[in-house]
Amino acid sequence: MASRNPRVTVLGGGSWGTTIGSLAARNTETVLWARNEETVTDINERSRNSRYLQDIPVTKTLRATTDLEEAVAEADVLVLGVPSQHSRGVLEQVTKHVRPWVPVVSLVKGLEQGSSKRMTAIVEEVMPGHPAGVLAGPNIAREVLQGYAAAATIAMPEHRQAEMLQELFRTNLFRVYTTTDVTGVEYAGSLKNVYAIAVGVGDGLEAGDNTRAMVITRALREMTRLGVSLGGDAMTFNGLAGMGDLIATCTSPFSRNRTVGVGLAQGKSLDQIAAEMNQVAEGVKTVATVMKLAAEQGIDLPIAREMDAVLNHGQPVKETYRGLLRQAPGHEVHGDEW
Ligand SMILES: NC(=O)c1ccc[n+]([C@@H]2O[C@H](COP(=O)([O-])OP(=O)(O)OC[C@H]3O[C@@H](n4cnc5c(N)ncnc54)[C@H](O)[C@@H]3O)[C@@H](O)[C@H]2O)c1
Ligand SMILES: O=P(O)(O)OC[C@H](O)CO
Repeated sequence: MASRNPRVTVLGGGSWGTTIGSLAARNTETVLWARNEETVTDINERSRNSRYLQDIPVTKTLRATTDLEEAVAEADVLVLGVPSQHSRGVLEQVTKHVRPWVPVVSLVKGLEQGSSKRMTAIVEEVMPGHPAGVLAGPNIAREVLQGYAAAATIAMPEHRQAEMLQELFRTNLFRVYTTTDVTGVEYAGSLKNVYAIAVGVGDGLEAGDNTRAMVITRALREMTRLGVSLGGDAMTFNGLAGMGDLIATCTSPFSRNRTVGVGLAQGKSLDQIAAEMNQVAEGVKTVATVMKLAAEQGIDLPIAREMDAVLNHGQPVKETYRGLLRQAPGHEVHGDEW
């Protein structure tokens, strides 16, 4: 890393890219690349991103630009904050302008459709030689930006690098822990969105608090079984990126994924929900990929399967919990049942 203060460049001017940019700008020089001119002007002239974060102020020193080359050419750290289905395209645009040793930290909680790849695997493909990691945890953007205490974990293949990057993002109210389990953190962050939709469906059907707790707990078991079989560490799923984020996303009224589930239970179509929200809910596209990965691993994921049936195969939402309740429960820890 450079001897001067490292420059962080965040790619993506949505709610989370802006929030992480605002945190990093408190610690070091930070530039945010957004493709939307109005967002750039809003950040530079008003220290706001009103489109995504209403009137919550961002750090005054955060600078934004629409010029991708200018944003990345001097970067010491690159942060990937665009939705999963657009990440490869953005990385392909930036790779030739970035210095070869620059680490890439993904904020993305989704998997690429088709390839089923995690974002760090895409970084390794498109930007070979760049160290690739991920920052994830229970982080509803607007709460973090408003200054409510929160925590996340940063995973890099080398622990020393995770420790160096930790310092760029942490504040006294945003606690950043470190790990080397990149695989586990990425799968945990992506999988929890699918289960937040399931919990939203339950909440939308007014299934009650016990049902919500049951689904969250059994969801954690499903996430762990798949994530461990794909190479993640079981303990990661009990941590901030797993259980922590599952709780936040499944219970927050601000979660887009939970909102999708509630909307479906209220009889809305996916198109209607997406139009009302105007933001990405990664779980909608992740569910089919998760089913594919589970099939390849020979693992049954009953809750995810019900969500896939609703989202991709026209199953009426009211059948969801009926379908699950028809299954007999097995061993709580070792069983494959939900
Ligand atoms: N919002 C949160 O609370 C939060 C917290 C943690 C992680 N995340 C994750 O961060 C990622 C980004 O989510 P977000 O909440 O910022 O999304 P968002 O919907 O608020 O914003 C997405 C941003 O990406 C931009 N974008 C989309 N396609 C693009 C492209 N092809 N080129 C350039 N820019 C493009 C959009 O213009 C927008 O600025 C997601 O994977 C999400 O799961 C979000
Ligand atoms: O709004 P969601 O559902 O995309 O969730 C946002 C964050 O991932 C919560 O940690």
